[in-house]
Amino acid sequence: MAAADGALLHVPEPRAVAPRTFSRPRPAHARQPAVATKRKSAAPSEAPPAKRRSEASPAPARATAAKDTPRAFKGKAQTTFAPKRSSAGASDGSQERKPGVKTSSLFKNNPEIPELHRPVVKQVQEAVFTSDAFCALALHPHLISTINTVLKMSSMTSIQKQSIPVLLEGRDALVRSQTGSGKTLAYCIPVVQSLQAVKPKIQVGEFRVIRFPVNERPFTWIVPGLLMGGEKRKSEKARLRKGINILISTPGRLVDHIKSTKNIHFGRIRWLILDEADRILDLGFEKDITVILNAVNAECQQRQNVLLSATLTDGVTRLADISLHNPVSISVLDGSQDQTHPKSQAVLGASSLAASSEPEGFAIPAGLQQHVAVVPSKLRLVSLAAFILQKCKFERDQKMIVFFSSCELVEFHYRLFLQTLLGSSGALAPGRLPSASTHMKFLRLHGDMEQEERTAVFQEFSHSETGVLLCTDVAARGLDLPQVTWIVQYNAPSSPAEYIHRIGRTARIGFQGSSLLILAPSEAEYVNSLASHKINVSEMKMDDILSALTRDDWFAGRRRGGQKSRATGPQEIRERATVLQTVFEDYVHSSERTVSWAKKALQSFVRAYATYPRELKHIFHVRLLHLGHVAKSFGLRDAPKNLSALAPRKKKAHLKRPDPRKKTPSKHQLAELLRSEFSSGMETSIPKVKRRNRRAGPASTACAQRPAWAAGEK
Ligand SMILES: Nc1ncnc2c1ncn2[C@@H]1O[C@H](COP(=O)(O)OP(=O)(O)OP(=O)(O)O)[C@@H](O)[C@H]1O
Repeated sequence: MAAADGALLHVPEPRAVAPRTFSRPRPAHARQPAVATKRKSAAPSEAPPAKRRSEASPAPARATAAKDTPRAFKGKAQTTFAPKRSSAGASDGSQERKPGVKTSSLFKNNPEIPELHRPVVKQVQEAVFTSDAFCALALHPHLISTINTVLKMSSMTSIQKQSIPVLLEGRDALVRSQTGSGKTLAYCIPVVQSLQAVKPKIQVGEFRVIRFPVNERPFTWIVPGLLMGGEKRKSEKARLRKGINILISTPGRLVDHIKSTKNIHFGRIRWLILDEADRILDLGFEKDITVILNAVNAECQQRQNVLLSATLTDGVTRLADISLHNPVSISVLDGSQDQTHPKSQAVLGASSLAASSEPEGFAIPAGLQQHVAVVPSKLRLVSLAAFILQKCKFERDQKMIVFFSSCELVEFHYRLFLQTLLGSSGALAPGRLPSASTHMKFLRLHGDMEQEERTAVFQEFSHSETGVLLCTDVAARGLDLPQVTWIVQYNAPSSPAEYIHRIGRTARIGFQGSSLLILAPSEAEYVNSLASHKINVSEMKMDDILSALTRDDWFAGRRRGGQKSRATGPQEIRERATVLQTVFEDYVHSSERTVSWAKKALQSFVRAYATYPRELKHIFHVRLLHLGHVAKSFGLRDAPKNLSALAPRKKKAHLKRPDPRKKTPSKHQLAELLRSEFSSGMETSIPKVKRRNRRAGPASTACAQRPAWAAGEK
């Protein structure tokens, strides 16, 4: 077989270090000057008061009485009232509650919501468009007319204007520009231009590659191809054998073919493109990239190499060192292009250029409004639901993506919302909220889904004008989903770079968009971590989110005797939130199966929580969680006592404080699980992890398995 002309690899990024400058909440009489001291006395702000501690949380609580005062409704005792009974999944006998009995103490014993003393930072911004037309470039007229008439694009974006001429000159490049700024065409146009110019014309079957997003292709001899798992290796091999000119592949799948497809050859490769380059390191693809580079280098030295990402990190610059030859660093930020680095200086050149392209922070699309809401754990689920109802039911034309930290969390919330907010069939189902029946569509996307299903969901959400997509970080990078108006991060990302990629699914290519990050009180310090990367978020109050529930009287609480509550203001909001929480709890407790789902989702949440990187552990640590409160956000009335027993393949270590000097096995395993979302699809990730661990012995860590270049060893 002949050579591949390009490979697009989707990868992860290393995590950023977050400095701590956050002011924690404190009683007015006890202001404390030093952050560290403050934190000590205040943390964990999610911990319960002493009297409730033993019933729910395995972690020792350290909260003071002052911390337990609810912020939003303080000073008012909660009125007992009867939430309207939902018939969503009839409650089992043991859970039956009498009318008039308070069913959920959502607003009691919550930690105080801290004031956010976030530093206001000047965000890094880039101009998306230029006034220069594509026809100003020396491109084949058919290519220009396809761009203009089929893709309906006339002027170049800034990154295209800078990159295309450099790539047409034949140079290697490290390309960085903000999310949704048109990086894909920045390399696709030069690739097509160079392939169409090959003389004599390349024959079908001569090279190998993927599909370009046009229907009326002018250069029919350029045949693209895709390798990404989810398909039988045999049919992929057959496709490769027939010949493709542009190969788009995930790293894992390509490595699999390198190892198993004997007659795969790279001798005629002209381009090697690593898109989303900064994803390689976190998802553990560095070994795969090393295998690919070795395989390609062994057969082909003369080719163009391009690395692209919205966020450049140290790992990427090291990757640039080994994969780029005398590269040009292209960044919209400074507009500079340094073309003066000889090969001998490539390491220094690439690193210093990358660093200078991102001197102070990540670039944020100008049309993006970012928000943060600090919500106590017990109120997270109702707050998320209220926000979704507000945007996607009560307002028009909103399209939302909600990010969760695991596949199980996505599945749980998807089913819960389908059954309670929508009714699973989409028709009027008993127990769903009548208010929410129309104009709402829920979809979900995560790595445990079959590739075919993922593609179908992607297509459906792409073509929808409205809807809510619940997903993991599998959708955080590279996906170009049009007209998304809101990004919600229900679980905080593991790094500022991941934050940038998630919010980058909206406000693309000059459009407007908004994002909301939901944090627990104990996590509020995360806004400082974001600020240190020049990311500005403005606060959205939880009360304002919950006030959406006043827009529909279905949520109105009822007094004893069935009379509608006449509460107003904060009390009304509180009662309505309790009604909604009761709907969720009734559904979750409607059968053993649903209780088990909720428990598994909670367990998955805790497991994912234990995998935040070391530099964020002071903010996101399992010890800071109050499991009883967190359980409420899964519709569970109490914290499961046997949480660890639900996790046969995990050890209790996940609930223990990890040794800060060691990488925890859970982190490694999570990396492998995430990695599986991008892997060849031919192996199951968990046995693979086990096999690797066995081989590597007890000292094995993700770090230990890294090649020297990835770990920073030169
Ligand atoms: N010159 C242009 N004029 C109008 N639209 C464009 C232009 N170039 C690209 N686009 C469109 O902009 C959108 C975003 O482009 P693309 O996905 O390449 O961005 P990106 O920079 O790779 O984003 P990310 O970093 O998030 O992967 C796409 O829908 C693409 O079709």
